[in-house]
Amino acid sequence: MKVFVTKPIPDIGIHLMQDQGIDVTIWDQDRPLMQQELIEITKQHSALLSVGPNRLDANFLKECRHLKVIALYSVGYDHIDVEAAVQSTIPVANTPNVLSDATTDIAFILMLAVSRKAFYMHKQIINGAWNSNRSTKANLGIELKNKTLGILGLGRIGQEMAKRCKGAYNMNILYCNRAANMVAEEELQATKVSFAELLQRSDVLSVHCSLTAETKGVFDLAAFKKMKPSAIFINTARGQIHQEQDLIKALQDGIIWGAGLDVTNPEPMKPDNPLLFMPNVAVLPHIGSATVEARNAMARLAAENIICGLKGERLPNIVNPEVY
Ligand SMILES: NC(=O)C1=CN([C@@H]2O[C@H](COP(=O)(O)OP(=O)(O)OC[C@H]3O[C@@H](n4cnc5c(N)ncnc54)[C@H](O)[C@@H]3O)[C@@H](O)[C@H]2O)C=CC1
Ligand SMILES: O=C(O)C(=O)CO
Repeated sequence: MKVFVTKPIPDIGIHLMQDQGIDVTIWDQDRPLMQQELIEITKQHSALLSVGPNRLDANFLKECRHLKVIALYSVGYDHIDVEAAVQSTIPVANTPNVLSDATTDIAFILMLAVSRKAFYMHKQIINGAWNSNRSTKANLGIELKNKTLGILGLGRIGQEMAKRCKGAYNMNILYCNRAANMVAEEELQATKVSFAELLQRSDVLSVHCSLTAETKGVFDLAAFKKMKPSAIFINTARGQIHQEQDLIKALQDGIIWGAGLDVTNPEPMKPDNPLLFMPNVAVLPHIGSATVEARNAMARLAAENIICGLKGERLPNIVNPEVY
């Protein structure tokens, strides 16, 4: 039983696997793992614990169809061709729930930071531009109390964001989701609306859907033009869900008021990106799940899925149950 781990993860996960007699190889070099190297090394292993951005495409899944299990160190699985994994009969698992609180924290931080221009004002101090004589009308923020929060994708993280915004600011919750979420409707008085209505009515629009062919690029200029000029756009899901040039234009032309991003396209964002210099924008480098608690729990969950897969048992967090 041999597993290849494509980046170091917390020890708790490594020890769990080793305690089961699994031979663990970890890619711990500073440079990224090239696609061909990934294939060649994975061929020498019976399981893959995939951490980070390597694309597990149809070619990879064909070349490595001997794998007994792939455990992703993420809840998002847009970087794996799930259909090809089904064809290769490889069970694939992700890490749901354990990172929802941490990721919601980041969506909430971004919403607050944008609403008060906090990142920009911090930069003003660093740049020596703290001016005590500034106009009382300069750089004013927007308050969130009783405003309307729109959520695209009311799943685990979207629901947590809705709960917090309701509790902290009594925000009115609208959501657009594949299915109705009765828990949110009953407990948070959330209302399901169309995507068009979500755009039109939200004061803060927070994106929590998965990246799919349907959601890719859905926030384009036409979508931003349907939003309120006072609206704040938050994306902690995936950078490809919004079209960056259109977002830049929407902010520059005052089509929307502000934006907070934990995800960009591409990642990393270049340091001269205009979004980094706008007062009403806050950008973070994809740190949604980056807490000790979440990352330990993700390591444990990924390891448990590897152990089950190598024993031929059903994966607890299977994303392609069609393989069974
Ligand atoms: N910034 C970060 O570090 C992190 C980002 N994420 C991202 O957050 C996403 C959501 O995670 P979870 O809440 O755990 O997933 P989830 O599966 O519980 O929720 C996703 C929701 O999106 C909805 N959805 C999918 N397509 C849709 C569409 N076309 N229209 C409307 N709704 C749609 C689904 O019905 C589901 O309710 C992940 O897929 C991942 O991309 C997750 C964790 C950390
Ligand atoms: O889990 C995910 O999908 C992330 O983006 C980061 O952990």
